[in-house]
Amino acid sequence: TRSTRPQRLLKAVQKKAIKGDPQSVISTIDYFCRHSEWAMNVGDEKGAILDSVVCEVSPSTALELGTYCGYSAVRIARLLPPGTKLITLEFNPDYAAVARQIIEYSGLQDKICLVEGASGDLIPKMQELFGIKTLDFVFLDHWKDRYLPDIKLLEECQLLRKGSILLADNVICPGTPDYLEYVRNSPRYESKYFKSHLEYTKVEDGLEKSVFLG
Ligand SMILES: O=C(NCCCCCn1ccnc1)c1cc(-c2ccc(F)cc2)cc(O)c1O
Ligand SMILES: [Mg+2]
Repeated sequence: TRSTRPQRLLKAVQKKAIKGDPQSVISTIDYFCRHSEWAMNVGDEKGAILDSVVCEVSPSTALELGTYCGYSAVRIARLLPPGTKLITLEFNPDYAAVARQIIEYSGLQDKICLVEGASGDLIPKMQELFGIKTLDFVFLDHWKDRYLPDIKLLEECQLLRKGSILLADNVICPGTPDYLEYVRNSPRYESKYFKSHLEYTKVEDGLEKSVFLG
């Protein structure tokens, strides 16, 4: 039977990228998605904004919702200070299987903990599962209708502290209107929009950066 898009992306990485070199894995995926087959990685343009926020926050505890093939997990983990880990959550087992291989190929497997499951189930267990108190940084890139319920859950579970940073992908395309309305109007958040484009296209999209005020 025909291979899947994530499997074809993995094959390109194994064929073209340098093993153990995260930047070459990132560049290989971007080249493949721009010239061979589009895929829903955050991409190079929004990825540069993601990089700058990660460097600014320099998080001790970081969570990604929506691993897909592991592209943004590699982008984030390559910038984390030694001894810190990214927890990344993927619901789809086929995506998770490819992501594990791409993460291992990049050599960052010791900095990334990939968990399979539903965010609504995992978030309430994070403190006990990972021995963390609060999250310094959260990258939202999973189902767009889960962004709002999941940050409300993060609040309820006391996983956010004054200064925690949320960075959300696709707030324009596909769009997360209820999430945007909430973080832009809630007195508990200070929000800022970073205008960009949908990965590998000229379509408008952007990232919303929100600071939890406690
Ligand atoms: O749906 C997206 N991501 C979620 C994938 C499933 C997450 C599963 N999961 C993981 C954890 N909990 C649940 C997504 C879509 C697009 C897009 C844009 C335009 C278009 F025409 C088609 C697609 C662009 C993105 O950048 C995206 O991120
Ligand atoms: Mg996305």
